[in-house]
Amino acid sequence: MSSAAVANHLTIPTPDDWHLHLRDGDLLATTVPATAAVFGRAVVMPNLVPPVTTVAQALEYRNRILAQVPAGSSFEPLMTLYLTQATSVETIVAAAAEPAIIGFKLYPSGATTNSAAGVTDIEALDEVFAAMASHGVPLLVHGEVTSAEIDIFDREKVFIDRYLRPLLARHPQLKLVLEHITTADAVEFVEKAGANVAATITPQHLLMNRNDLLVGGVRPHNYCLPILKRRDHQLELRRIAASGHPRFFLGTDSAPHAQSRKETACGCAGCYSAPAALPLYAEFFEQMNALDKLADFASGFGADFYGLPRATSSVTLERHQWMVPATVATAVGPMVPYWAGEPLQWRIKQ
Ligand SMILES: NC(=O)N[C@@H](CC(=O)O)C(=O)O
Ligand SMILES: [Zn+2]
Ligand SMILES: [Zn+2]
Repeated sequence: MSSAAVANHLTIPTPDDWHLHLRDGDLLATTVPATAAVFGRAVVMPNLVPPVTTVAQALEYRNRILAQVPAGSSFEPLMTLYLTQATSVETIVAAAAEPAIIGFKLYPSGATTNSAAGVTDIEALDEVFAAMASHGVPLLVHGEVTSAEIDIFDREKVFIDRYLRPLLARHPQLKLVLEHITTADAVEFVEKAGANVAATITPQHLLMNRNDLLVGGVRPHNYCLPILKRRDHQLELRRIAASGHPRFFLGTDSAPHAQSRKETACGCAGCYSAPAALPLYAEFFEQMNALDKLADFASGFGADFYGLPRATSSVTLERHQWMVPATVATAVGPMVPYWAGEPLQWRIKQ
């Protein structure tokens, strides 16, 4: 049924970004205000070089982030620690006692940007996962295998079957977020799992499929990992995100790389979506005729899953067409944001 009047304003509780890369150093002056302009909290990924592996490093990184939060903003970074083969049970216990730290991030070594220090033997970390489960510390997972013989488009599904199902069988209480899901297989896995398993979904995986990466020329700014999949998978992600399922929620995976590192013979993986993040999701929910589902996806389900309070402040979107800028100037050179030069139908009301 089409509604009689088309709403031009949409007010939702202040959203949170449950998967974000802010990087470090001078770039924080760009990335922190971009996210703090709209989001109340964000889960900050630890894949710096060197990675954030200790509580002390995470708290220092958090202070560098807080130093860039604009006056008047109450933006709160939720820090993660980078799981390595050397992570100890003591570090899990220390992180569990530190409220500024929300969980540990598992990168299979070699799977993505800055993952060289990641995990090479998941089973060998079983004591660490047991400690996480018993202390209620969430495990956030980049779910892709890295074996050379596995096709890049199959790497998420194979990771789920080869590692995630066994991991949850060994630790059924482990709180686990499968990050930036890209396949129908991941949707089904999370849907069938228990209340302790959830997933984040990025704007690019809702709005695009691999045609948007490869048809008519290679589009480096649509290249991220896990790579965009075929349309059937995109449609499953769209279905579940618009369905109001409480264990699928917003995580932009905004991942800035300098233009020169994207537009090159071996371009970096990652889409810098922060400058347009919430309008991008609004675009998707409107395409699905499900704008009424945006609030829970963006501002409710993630907080519920992590056991944090929902926001009491709000953000208003207004229907007003605008173009995502072609580039954003930063201290490390220009960046091309995701959806650059393309229109969006909703913008943040100032
Ligand atoms: N998603 C990406 O393509 N890149 C991310 C890493 C990650 O989240 O896998 C990055 O840090 O650039
Ligand atoms: Zn990742
Ligand atoms: Zn990421």
